[in-house]
Amino acid sequence: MSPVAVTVFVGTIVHSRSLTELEILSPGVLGVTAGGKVAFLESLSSDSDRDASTTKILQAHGSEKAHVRKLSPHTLLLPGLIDTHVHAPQYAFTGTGYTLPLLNWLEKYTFPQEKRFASTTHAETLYPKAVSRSLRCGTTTAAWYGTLHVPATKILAQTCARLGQRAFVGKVCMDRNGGDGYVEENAADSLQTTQEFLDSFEKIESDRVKPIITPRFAISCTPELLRGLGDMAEKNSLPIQTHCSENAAECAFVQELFPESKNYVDVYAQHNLLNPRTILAHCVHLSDAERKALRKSGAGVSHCPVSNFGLDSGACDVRALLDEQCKVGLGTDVAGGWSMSIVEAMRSAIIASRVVGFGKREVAKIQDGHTTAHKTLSLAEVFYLATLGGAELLNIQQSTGNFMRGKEFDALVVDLDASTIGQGGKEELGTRTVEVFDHDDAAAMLEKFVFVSDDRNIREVYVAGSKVI
Ligand SMILES: Nc1nc2[nH]cnc2c(=O)[nH]1
Ligand SMILES: [Zn+2]
Repeated sequence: MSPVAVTVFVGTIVHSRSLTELEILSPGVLGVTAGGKVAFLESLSSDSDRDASTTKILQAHGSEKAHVRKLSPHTLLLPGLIDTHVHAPQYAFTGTGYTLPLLNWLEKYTFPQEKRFASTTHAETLYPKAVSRSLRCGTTTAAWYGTLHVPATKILAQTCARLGQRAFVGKVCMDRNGGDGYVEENAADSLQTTQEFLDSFEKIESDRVKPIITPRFAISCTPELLRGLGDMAEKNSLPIQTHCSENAAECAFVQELFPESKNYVDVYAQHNLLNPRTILAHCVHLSDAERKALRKSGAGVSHCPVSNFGLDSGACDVRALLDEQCKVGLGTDVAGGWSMSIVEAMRSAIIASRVVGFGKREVAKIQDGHTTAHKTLSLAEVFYLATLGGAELLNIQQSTGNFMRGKEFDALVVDLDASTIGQGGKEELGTRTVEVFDHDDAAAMLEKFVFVSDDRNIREVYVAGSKVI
């Protein structure tokens, strides 16, 4: 017998059971316990008497007293979205600076903006805006980068706890190549402040907000710092996030700085930073050998397609990563990416995959006079990357990522009817206005959600059963 539900949603419910299994229950019945967990998920046959069948399901689960929420025909109940790579301090300059490639962009825009977080007042003003926007876009879990500053990054963690987002929060570590003075004194200093940051989590009042070890990337860390952070992560069983193989000039500089490493991925392996708890953002320019090493280590990739377009970094071959059985999730990478929305990352992941396909077709034509099909990412696959794939990358798939019984209820109620958007139901048409017609089935509504919707369509957001939007 499953636990008793106190709230039950009846309507179109969509979630991923795996990379290849998208489950659409149309209609389905989902029960949520008083503790905010999924009590049960069942499908109703579409031709049965919906009320009578729902009553039977409630009886079977001892949940007759539950409050029943009937969702309208143009509404979807979806798992919360997972942003596996995002920079909170960069929210302030989102949408600017896309004429420069990565290393110049870091020096000109990013480091000067991040330096401002020496002021806790600045953090207190900006971080609630960034986290609220992320939640508003349906992100129920985020892996955040802060800055070098411990007090400001503590404010970021407290903000996530206060606003109810499930989060990993990292104090960024850098002891070289920080441009105009945006570095820590040395490796020992960076390690000490990281330990201080870890200790501060005892005071965070949410067991859903956790610290994550965050060397910015190989260029900004000396071998001593990388090794020290790897050992600290191992000793405390902590996750690790960093950047890898995003841009060609970056890759060349890494090779110069670490001539004894076989490749970029190997730099992290050699410093005890490559294991099943590691999230490598981007991985656009990996070799086959690097993909194999990644898979063997159990580390995974945060695919950030919007950022890869924004900073002209390249198109990541996600199919090759999936074929190699690497873990993959999606990231917004604000402000390399211009949007806090993982929905935007989903549609861009499809476009990036098509771009990879165009390149392969050209090469195939030149080589042997005919085209070979590149299997571009499907809608079901990007939906998985945005939800369960992200949860697996962050190793929280036991708690979230889909609606399997016993998981925490992290969810979105998405209304795709344009006429309900705006003040008092007054239609507010924009370029991203969705319209649902009689011929649209649940699969079509999901496709419209991914390609046409925006955050105005996300009406309710739940984390562990609590409504946060
Ligand atoms: N996109 C992106 N790449 C990086 N590589 C090192 N730091 C950064 C950053 O802040 N953003
Ligand atoms: Zn990044």
